[in-house]
Amino acid sequence: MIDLRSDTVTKPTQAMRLAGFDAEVGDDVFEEDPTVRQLEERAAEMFGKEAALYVTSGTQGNQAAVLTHCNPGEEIIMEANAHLFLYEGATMSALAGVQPRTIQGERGAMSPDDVEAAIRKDDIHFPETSLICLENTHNKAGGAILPWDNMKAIHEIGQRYNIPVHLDGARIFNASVATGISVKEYASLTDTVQFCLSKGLGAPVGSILVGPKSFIKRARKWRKRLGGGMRQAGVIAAPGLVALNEMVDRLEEDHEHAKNLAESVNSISGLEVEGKVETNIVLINVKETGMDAEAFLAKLKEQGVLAVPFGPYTIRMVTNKEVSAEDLPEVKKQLEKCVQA
Ligand SMILES: Cc1ncc(COP(=O)(O)O)c(CN[C@H](C(=O)O)[C@H](C)O)c1O
Repeated sequence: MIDLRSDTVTKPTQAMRLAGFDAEVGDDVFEEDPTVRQLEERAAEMFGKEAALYVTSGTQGNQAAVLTHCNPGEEIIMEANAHLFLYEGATMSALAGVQPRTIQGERGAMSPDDVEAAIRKDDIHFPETSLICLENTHNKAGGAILPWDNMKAIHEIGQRYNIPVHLDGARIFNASVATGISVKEYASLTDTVQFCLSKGLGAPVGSILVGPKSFIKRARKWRKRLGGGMRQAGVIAAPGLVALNEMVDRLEEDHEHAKNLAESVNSISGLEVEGKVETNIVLINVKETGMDAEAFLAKLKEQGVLAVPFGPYTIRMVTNKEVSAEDLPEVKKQLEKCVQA
């Protein structure tokens, strides 16, 4: 099987497995696991933030951030197709008691004017706006990179209204490798960032939440309330350190593969790439084939290629380290066979 469903399918390298095997460990609820400490310190330093918290997933990192930033009855501004809104089980409402205020963006980028207009005035009828969420790269927009000026303008609005900005940076390293802007520079335009070790970087588990020391201290307690207090987690944090130290630059290869894949798709009549391919995600419209996304994917799976539905006639392919350059001609061949069938 050639698995293009997501970059979440990446498997740990031998170096990661050995690092986990040899990891020095301790009880991380007592903050005594030296490897988790090392990973958190490395992440905080890379992002130029005071502190960091190792969490079990991107969702846990995002939700711990919401629970720490916000109070029940408040409102959060986010893009209409944000992962926080589409794919996190309405946890912000279920657990934090906050409501999302979604704004339709352009390739995932909200207009700063729309963001400012959405900020609630002081009125007995209104919830208070307590957080602005960004997502870079933007998953639903096809791995789109938020423009620097867009993030800068929204951050300035947040500062002017004293509203923090949280970045869902699950794939922020993809944005950084594609633009040459460091994650530290990106993080300077946000108050807190969640980023994934377990996607393109290839770690088996986890994400990291970075932010001010006082914030991370409170987020650590929210993680505990969510059942995320871990014991000898050095065993899984050590692979995360390897991911951070060794697996960032190779993301360029995933981006090259995605561009190569997009060219192949556009050469097949009946298929069309949706939007631009800037990082590791390729959205493909299959409507011309006469099949919907589910039917097309079922046929593709029979032929040994996996992808996911991303709309009635859209499929998503995500290049990742488990898919080599040698796999790409085979993907093209199987796509052609699907169209001709
Ligand atoms: C932008 C963003 N933020 C957060 C998350 C959540 O990360 P996890 O909870 O899966 O670790 C994801 C995962 N995205 C997954 C994928 O793309 O296959 C699925 C959709 O949940 C994400 O894409």
